[in-house]
Amino acid sequence: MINKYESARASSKRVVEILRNTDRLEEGDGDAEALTVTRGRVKYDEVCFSYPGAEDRTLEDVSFATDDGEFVGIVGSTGAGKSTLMKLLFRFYDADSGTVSIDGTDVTDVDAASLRDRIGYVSQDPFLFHGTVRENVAYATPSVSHEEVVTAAKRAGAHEFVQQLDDGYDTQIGERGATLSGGQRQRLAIARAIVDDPPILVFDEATSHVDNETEVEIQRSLLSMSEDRTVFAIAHRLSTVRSADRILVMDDGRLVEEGTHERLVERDGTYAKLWRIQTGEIAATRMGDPREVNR
Ligand SMILES: Nc1ncnc2c1ncn2[C@@H]1O[C@H](COP(=O)(O)OP(=O)(O)OP(=O)(O)O)[C@@H](O)[C@H]1O
Repeated sequence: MINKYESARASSKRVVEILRNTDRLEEGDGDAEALTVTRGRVKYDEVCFSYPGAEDRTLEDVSFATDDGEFVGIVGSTGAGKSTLMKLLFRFYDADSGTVSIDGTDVTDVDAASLRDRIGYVSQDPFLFHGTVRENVAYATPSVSHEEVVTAAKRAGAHEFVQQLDDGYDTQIGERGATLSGGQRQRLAIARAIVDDPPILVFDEATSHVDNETEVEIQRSLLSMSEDRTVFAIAHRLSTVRSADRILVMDDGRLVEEGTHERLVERDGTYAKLWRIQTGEIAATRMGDPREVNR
């Protein structure tokens, strides 16, 4: 009973935090306009942020600006602030100081619902429910046609394996997608996130092990996604963002380096060190470079 009480207490604290947070962010939203994304340029300007009640800063003076429709990788050790950085883009929280803007519009000036509507999100552990593949891809946008579901699945690299399932898009995938592998679940989640063609996509890579083939498939689908939208990929495996236009390297809440893979390796700083560690660890299983696979 004591254990249950402790666990319920922790859960209720989190629920209350979310409820309070929603109240806070909806204030001032009354006349807020819907977000219009034209070029998908995202800018963080001297952003500082601490979680409510926390003593330490989680983000410290973060500034960067992306160009039209870039593929942006976000890397760094665990707890560096990668996910928090993206939470501010969705306005799950607002910055304590500094601004986050999309195409020049401060995100705090737009309606939070429209923001989440225009930014697709793929979480580390995407939620799939007991239903068909089609229902799972279309569930946030039930009005989409079968063709749109298939197009999204193709772009997400899911179409091939879906076709091989017994009933294709009508296959029941079990509770939480139990009949699928982790990589297949993530690709279906990517399809779901892009089915209504959001101009910005945030992808949070699964930390659990995925096999090499799946890893390369996900890299390829991210590259394909970024052809006509801005993609942010929070990566735990650096190979996932090796081809990114820009890699943001976070360390202890700060943006410590920024550049392409080649530039960052040349620079021989934090990223180069992480890269050496990972390639050393993964050398035996060969790192996948999606550009080579695409050739
Ligand atoms: N809701 C929260 N309330 C308080 N602190 C939090 C909350 N979420 C995250 N943190 C803290 O903020 C810091 C940054 O966390 P964040 O999840 O952004 O890191 P991350 O780089 O994404 O890590 P990971 O690679 O493990 O996902 C950590 O110290 C974490 O404990």
